[in-house]
Amino acid sequence: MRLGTIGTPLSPSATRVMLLGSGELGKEVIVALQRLGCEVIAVDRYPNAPGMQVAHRSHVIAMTDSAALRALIELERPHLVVPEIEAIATDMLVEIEKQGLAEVIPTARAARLTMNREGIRRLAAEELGLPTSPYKFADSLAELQAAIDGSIGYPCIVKPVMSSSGKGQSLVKTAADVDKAWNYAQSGGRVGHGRVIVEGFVAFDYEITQLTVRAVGTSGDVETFFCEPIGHVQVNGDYVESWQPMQMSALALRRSREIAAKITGNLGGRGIFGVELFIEGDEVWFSEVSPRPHDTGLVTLATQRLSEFELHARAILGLPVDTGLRRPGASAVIYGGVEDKGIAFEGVADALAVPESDLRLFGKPESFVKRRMGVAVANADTTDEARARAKLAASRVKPVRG
Ligand SMILES: Nc1ncnc2c1ncn2[C@@H]1O[C@H](COP(=O)(O)OP(=O)(O)OP(=O)(O)O)[C@@H](O)[C@H]1O
Ligand SMILES: NCC(=O)N[C@@H]1O[C@H](COP(=O)([O-])[O-])[C@@H](O)[C@H]1O
Ligand SMILES: [Mg+2]
Repeated sequence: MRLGTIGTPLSPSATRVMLLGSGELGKEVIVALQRLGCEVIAVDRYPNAPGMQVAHRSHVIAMTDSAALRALIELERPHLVVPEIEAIATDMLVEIEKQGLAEVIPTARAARLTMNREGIRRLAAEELGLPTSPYKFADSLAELQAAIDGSIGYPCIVKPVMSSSGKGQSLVKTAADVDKAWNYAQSGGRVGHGRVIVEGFVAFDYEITQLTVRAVGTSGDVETFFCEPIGHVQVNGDYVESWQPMQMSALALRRSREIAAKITGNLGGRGIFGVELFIEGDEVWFSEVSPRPHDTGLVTLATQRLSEFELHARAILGLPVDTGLRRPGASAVIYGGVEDKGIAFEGVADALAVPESDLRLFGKPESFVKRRMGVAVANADTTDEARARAKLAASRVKPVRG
């Protein structure tokens, strides 16, 4: 593959891109890649995942199975392998990259380090010296209790080292909550694994995602580009609302971008990163980073000329990016509400009657009460008004049994 050149899909010249994980975020990346003329192969753990519905081909495999992952990459021979979730056999990605079988986005090392909270936290705090919450790792209930008693204290947050979207995460307020938090972390991780991280609770004023793009710039080398900061609200560790731009002090923004440049510069490669930061006054803490589009960045479907998904597609293909904001906007999540396969969404027309609104219904084959099934986005003159519009549009969509 030559950067800046794209072939014809389904022909020997094709630029082949394989997505590992094909949920709502991958679906938008795939649409962006398809528009630029790539051949796209979608992979996930279950059939008819959102991204599979818009790709050239798809495969269902356990992406944590090294042998299965390697066999698929040897079969499809993608030029680019694009992780879309954390839970992947990342050691195999390191091997695949080393052997030159495919280029891993942004790098195999970035995928390996961010798969596990321990890898990325130790890099950020211990190697790069970035400010983070106090933290400890524990492999048993006794170790967890000792970590809290020894240095972390109450309140604190317990998370499986391998999980996302708040799965298995709990806030521990007193000694009475520790047992429950340990057990919940054991059942909630995406990959069966006993280890947890316990973090001191940061009483932040607000939190942001600093979308950061590493893409080929006018110099011909990879340069760092920043989007306007995204504010968001999380409930039980899962994002429910986001908006852009987030108003913040010049100093807090500068510090946020310094942290973002440091961590993404270390991880390297090309692509978009979602750098999660906590802010109190002008103080900024690094929380974590996704070396891929971020769920809170769904708002960019409405706010930027190039959404975070289009930016990712361009960056990985070696094409120029434009991170500019077009108009303030917001997003609001639509949860499943019901447990069933093949559900229907009522109220779509009412939702889209909200001024400057739009919807994404992801097409997930099965709904759970707290599964993210869609999102509403909206624009307005101010983010406050956009938030009200996005929430109103989301609230008008009623998932019902099919
Ligand atoms: N140490 C902390 N102090 C205060 N709040 C926290 C802390 N850690 C996590 N949170 C809250 O929980 C949210 C989710 O945490 P985190 O990002 O670590 O989880 P996650 O499962 O990786 O989520 P995702 O994959 O969606 O990013 C944070 O955005 C923040 O609102
Ligand atoms: N915070 C990470 C995140 O939002 N990831 C997004 O959720 C999908 C899994 O959804 P599911 O659990 O409903 O299958 C992933 O594939 C990705 O698109
Ligand atoms: Mg997070």
